[in-house]
Amino acid sequence: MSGPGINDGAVPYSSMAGKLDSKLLQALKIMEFEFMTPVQHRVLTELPTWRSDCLVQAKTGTGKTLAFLLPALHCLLQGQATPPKGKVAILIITPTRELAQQIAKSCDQLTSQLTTPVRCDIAVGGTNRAPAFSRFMKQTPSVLVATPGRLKDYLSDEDSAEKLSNIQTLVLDEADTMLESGFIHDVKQILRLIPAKSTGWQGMCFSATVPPKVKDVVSVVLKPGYTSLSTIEKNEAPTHERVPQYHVLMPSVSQTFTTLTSLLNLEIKTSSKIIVFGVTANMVALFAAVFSQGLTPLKVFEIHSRLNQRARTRTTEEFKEAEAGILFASDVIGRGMDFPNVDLVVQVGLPSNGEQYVHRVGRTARAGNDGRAIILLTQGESFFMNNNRHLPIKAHPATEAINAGADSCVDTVTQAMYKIDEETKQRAYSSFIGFFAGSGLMRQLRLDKPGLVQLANEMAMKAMACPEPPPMDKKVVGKMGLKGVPGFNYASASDLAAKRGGGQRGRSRSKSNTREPKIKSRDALSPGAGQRDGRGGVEKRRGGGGGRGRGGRGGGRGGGRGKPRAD
Ligand SMILES: Nc1ncnc2c1ncn2[C@@H]1O[C@H](COP(=O)(O)OP(=O)(O)OP(=O)(O)O)[C@@H](O)[C@H]1O
Repeated sequence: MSGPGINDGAVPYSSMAGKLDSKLLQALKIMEFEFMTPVQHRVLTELPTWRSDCLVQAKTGTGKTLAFLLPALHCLLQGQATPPKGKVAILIITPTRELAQQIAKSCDQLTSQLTTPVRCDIAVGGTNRAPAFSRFMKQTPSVLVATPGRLKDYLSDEDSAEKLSNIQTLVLDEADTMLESGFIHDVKQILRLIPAKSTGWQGMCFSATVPPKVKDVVSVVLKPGYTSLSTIEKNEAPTHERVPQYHVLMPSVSQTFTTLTSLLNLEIKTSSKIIVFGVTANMVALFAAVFSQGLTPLKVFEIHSRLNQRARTRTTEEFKEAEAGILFASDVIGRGMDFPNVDLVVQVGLPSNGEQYVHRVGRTARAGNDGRAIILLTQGESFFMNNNRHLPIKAHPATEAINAGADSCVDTVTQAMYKIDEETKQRAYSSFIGFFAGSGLMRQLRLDKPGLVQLANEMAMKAMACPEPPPMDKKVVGKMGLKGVPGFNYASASDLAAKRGGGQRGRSRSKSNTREPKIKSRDALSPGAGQRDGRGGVEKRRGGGGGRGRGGRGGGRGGGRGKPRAD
């Protein structure tokens, strides 16, 4: 098997005979990992001891999982870090459930040759707590891979906390994200609930990206004087040089679906296993729904936080196995996930930051393979490239053809959109507004609140073929900080629930909007429709006799004429 670093003087695992536990070496052989990847080599040969605290950075897909599992498992097996029977020795914390499951699987593979098994358990949210908890209590896992929420839950129970009272190694995978504002609070709480650092447990932090601010906070898990290893040169881009990275700029957000269709039509000539990232779970659900209406010949997969865990796990497994297909995804798989042979990653809209861009790109070109990456943005969002000049993103050579192709996809996309139920569109619309309203991006986009609503309304009516702005509950609008902002089409929560027929978590496709529209589809999606006058699409669509006999409620209020636009 080819592996990362195999061609540049990689060192064989056989050279670790006598140093690394022989059963682990046997397992590596069975896994067909003949050579160490550079990060594995450096961790195994440059750490002062395999019990040393460390911060390790290496590019995506270069084998960091084994780089922390091997030394930790070796020390456990050799009795250098072995807690009393029945207690967890190695605690690995990850940001996502899928990643926890994946790491646990790697751990099981590595320990498959042991005569006395080392049990690895997972503690993640989204699964039925009771059976998982009772399994954890009944069995004697030596390794626990956990997401922060469920781990805190285990630690707040006296009996299960007892099982975690003799930790020997604590790993933070995707360390930079674990130490950022979203997770640092949880991590600190967890640290208060496990034995104090002074008891001597080893801290290991791994990630493909280590922004400078992370170095200020690693001290919560690493002791002063920890070893810092990086396989990335100081001025080197954090992405793989063998991944061409392109941007496609579209004039307006309302061309998102047509441009993506056009782009994928072009790219599937050379790529067959593709991941498309969207900005929110509900937007991803809409992508998946509409592309399932015949917009692509490839099989459509979907993964995001609005799906239940069973569906997420099934999709993860299926897409890992799949030879071809498009996975529409939110950031639940943005980091760490190893889907073999993905040849293209497309990001639609802005990633949360430059690091997240790097991790998403890293879902391709893993384990020494090649790949391509494309980011689809509006002209207004092109500041992302200026803010991240260290990233080698060039204009897609076929941008013009893609944008022209988008125009000719209008009818097909419109027809597909008519088949999508209103709830899916409403949720996508609402999440689109919520994403920008809560992101701090509005200033960079020179967008004010009415402008945001206008933009979302354009998106809904031109790109999603909605007859009017989708209804919004006033309370939700208030929570978004948009109370009193003009342009919303208000509905009560009970009206919304009724429309949703009980609201099945946004998954029902049963209430498809299959009615043939009275308007000409091109009007709904045409790039220029309703915006050349700078007033947005609301007025134009209504004035143009559009809608399906229901127009009038929200549209007239819509718009915020002349307001600054994002795109
Ligand atoms: N020594 C090796 N030889 C060949 N393949 C390997 C080797 N070590 C790991 N791999 C494979 O490389 C792929 C990427 O490994 P892994 O998921 O650990 O990468 P990573 O560096 O943690 O990536 P990310 O930054 O995205 O989390 C996996 O498919 C893994 O099985």
